[in-house]
Amino acid sequence: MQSTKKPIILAISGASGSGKSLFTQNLQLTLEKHGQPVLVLQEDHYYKTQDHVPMEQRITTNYDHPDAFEHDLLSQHLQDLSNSKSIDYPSYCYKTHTRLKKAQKVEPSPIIIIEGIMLLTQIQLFDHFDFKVFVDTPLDVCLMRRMLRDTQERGRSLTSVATQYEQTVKPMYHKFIRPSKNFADLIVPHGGENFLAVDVLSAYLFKQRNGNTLDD
Ligand SMILES: Nc1ncnc2c1ncn2[C@@H]1O[C@H](COP(=O)(O)OP(=O)(O)O)[C@@H](O)[C@H]1O
Ligand SMILES: O=c1ccn([C@@H]2O[C@H](COP(=O)(O)O)[C@@H](O)[C@H]2O)c(=O)[nH]1
Repeated sequence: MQSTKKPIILAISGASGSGKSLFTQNLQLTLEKHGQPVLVLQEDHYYKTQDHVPMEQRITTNYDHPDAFEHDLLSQHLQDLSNSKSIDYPSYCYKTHTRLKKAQKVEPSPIIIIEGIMLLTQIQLFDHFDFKVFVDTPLDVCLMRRMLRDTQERGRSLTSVATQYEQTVKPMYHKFIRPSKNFADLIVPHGGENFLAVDVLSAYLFKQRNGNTLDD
């Protein structure tokens, strides 16, 4: 039988390369190991479609500005999931800088984790969030991780990573993302492999959801 309880929604934010995705993955694995289903969503899937924009122009878009995202759609989807409705979850391609044609039908879950760079800059989304986390990793470490990841997985050259970093990623981090740390309920240092933070947060979420502790 489907639960009628509202899902717990956790937002995880921080700089690009701070380890949000890895931290989220580790949290999900820990909870699922204890039989607790978790749905993970990525704010990146809500980047606006750029089908109508020529490729030469897409590479100059500022992807580190809140306006690059369709936050209204994300808000609607969080509302729908809270009301036990499924959503058509968009997909995004970092290589072509636009949404894929096909959305994926996603069902609600008792715990939902959404991760992304701009989540804590969007005050209108806060009503959806039960808990807000900021992954706080030094920017030089974030840049190194991003260099490796974007050249290996996102089809970028070292030059394009460096140029984008100087032109938008770093200035927008200081303008939007860093100040949004003030809205966090919990700040997690070091990033994806902070297993103490993973254990503490998964135990908290499990107890909130089930009323008993992980070891009961
Ligand atoms: N604590 C860590 N130690 C080593 N590598 C890490 C750590 N956290 C993340 N990474 C790696 O750095 C890259 C960026 O991490 P990711 O979780 O994708 O960051 P974000 O989602 O914040 O952009 C990935 O390749 C990931 O595997
Ligand atoms: O088409 C795109 C869309 C996004 N980006 C960059 O991605 C990061 C956000 O993703 P993380 O997984 O948090 O790193 C953002 O900083 C954008 O600059 C892109 O380069 N191209």
